[in-house]
Amino acid sequence: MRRSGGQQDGDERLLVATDVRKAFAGTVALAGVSLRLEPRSTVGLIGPNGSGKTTLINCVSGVVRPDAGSVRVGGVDLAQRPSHARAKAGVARTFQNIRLFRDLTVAQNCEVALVAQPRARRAETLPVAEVLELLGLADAARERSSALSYGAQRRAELARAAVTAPRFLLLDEPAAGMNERETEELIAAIRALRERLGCGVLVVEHDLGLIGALCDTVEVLDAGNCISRGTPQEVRADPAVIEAYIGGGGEPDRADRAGGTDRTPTPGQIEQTEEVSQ
Ligand SMILES: Nc1ncnc2c1ncn2[C@@H]1O[C@H](COP(=O)(O)OP(=O)(O)OP(=O)(O)O)[C@@H](O)[C@H]1O
Repeated sequence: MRRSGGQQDGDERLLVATDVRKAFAGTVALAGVSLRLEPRSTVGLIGPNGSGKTTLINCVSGVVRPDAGSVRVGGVDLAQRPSHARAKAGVARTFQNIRLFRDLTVAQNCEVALVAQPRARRAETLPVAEVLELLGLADAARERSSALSYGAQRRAELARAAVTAPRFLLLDEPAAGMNERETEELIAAIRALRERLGCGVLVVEHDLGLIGALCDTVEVLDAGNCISRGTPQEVRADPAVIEAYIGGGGEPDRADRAGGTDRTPTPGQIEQTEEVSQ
């Protein structure tokens, strides 16, 4: 079947998640969420703390098996297949927390990722030096990753995912803890990668400046449901989104659950950060 985006469902560069559901011991994390990731497009995933964003990225990347629903790449359902089946299909991800090998150099971290690639995809990988150049890390190639600045470590994580030449790049809060300058460098790095790889990018982020600057479409989750979908401008004007943020962002117990710092922005911040990025 031909879709509006021009990609066919059998296309190996198209990822379609449909009606994904997941509960943890009675807590419904995802109540049936769908999304579509096309080549060269960037989809943003936002929502209050605990709304299901990380669970969705985990279900798409194979870290968590959904209770129901499908995750199709090239028309093949990978939902119940292990992580390495996703890797074979070209799905790569980064995590909220930095997971570099601290005692290895930046280049060695990338090489480890290449060795871990399934045999079927090894011919498609990118040269480490090219990726490090693209991400502004050429001079850091031989440095131990623990010696890098925080922003550079986060870009090194991106490099480690990028050398596998993913068709789908999933980023879980890539700008977490970054200052404004580091975030700007990250936005430029993600754009450069998207251009070089022609991949689809899914980004979970509380920084709505980054979302507005990078994303073609944004999905908004609240309590495991998609409550809005559209361009960054459309979702920011959607009353359902404003209500979700007023209801969720201001609740102290939600801030506590998120570890003490509630990074969920208020509707005013959505307005402000997106205006800055335009
Ligand atoms: N492994 C787990 N065990 C039990 N409950 C979980 C687990 N993972 C997630 N949950 C619960 O599922 C719901 C969704 O969590 P999730 O981490 O996906 O939200 P999120 O939108 O990514 O939140 P945040 O913005 O704070 O990272 C929350 O109620 C959370 O407590």
